[in-house]
Amino acid sequence: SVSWDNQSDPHAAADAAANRLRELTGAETHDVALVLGSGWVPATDALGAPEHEFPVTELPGFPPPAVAGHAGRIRSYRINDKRALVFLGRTHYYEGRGVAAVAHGVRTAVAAGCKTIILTNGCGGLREGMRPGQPVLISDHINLTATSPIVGANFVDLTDLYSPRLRALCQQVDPTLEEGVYAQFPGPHYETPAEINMARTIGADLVGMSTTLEAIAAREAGAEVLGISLVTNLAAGMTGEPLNHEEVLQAGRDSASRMGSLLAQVLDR
Ligand SMILES: Nc1nc2[nH]c(I)nc2c(=O)[nH]1
Repeated sequence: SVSWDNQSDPHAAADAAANRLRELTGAETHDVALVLGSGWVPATDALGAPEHEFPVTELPGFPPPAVAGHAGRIRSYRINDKRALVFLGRTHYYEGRGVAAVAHGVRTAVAAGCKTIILTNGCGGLREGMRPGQPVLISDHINLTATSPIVGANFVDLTDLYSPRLRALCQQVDPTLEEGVYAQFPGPHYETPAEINMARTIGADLVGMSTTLEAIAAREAGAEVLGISLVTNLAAGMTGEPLNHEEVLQAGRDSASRMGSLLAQVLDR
């Protein structure tokens, strides 16, 4: 059986999950995958009704939920001639389940046929002028987790990891979209103001606790990657106020409709 700490053979684990997905959806292939981060779930209203929805634990290799009954969910949508695989929730590195568990969703999507992986997240904004509720296209990332989903002498190139083609497409859809460099901290604690100053100094515009490891796994698997961050709070030390998770979620809800129309148009291209 495939245990969730599928470090042993992550690609076999992804194939097993993709085969079960085919059984559950009757779809031989999915074309594009979307991973929804904090605050993004309301954006799926713009995608219409999913054809299938089930807990991720229906597929092998996904860990049991951290909180009972709060398992992540998977939806399969038909969007014109394409099938989209949407993950509501993800495994975060800070759960301590290992990096293979973090990359399992993306690897499963590619094993199911997805050529494009869209990674969304909620994040802190570091750049002057950024405001809660603002979406930002990820132009590049800084992986501060000190780890990789790749094991062994596989020197994967990460140039243009965040697809210039898909970023340009998003900016056609919404010309007001800005771009930024996203830094992943291990978490689960937020950054100190000093760490935010460090992140800004090394070139980060956005800080979060997801996305970079998933993006590396997607590139290793040959998929085209798009990353979109939703600034849900200004990073620590920028406002002098403590960070409050509730404001984070509210900011996401407020901008969900704008995010939904962007995603619906990108998924349909
Ligand atoms: N590391 C980090 N992750 C986050 N996720 C969200 I939502 N806001 C933040 C933040 O300010 N810092």
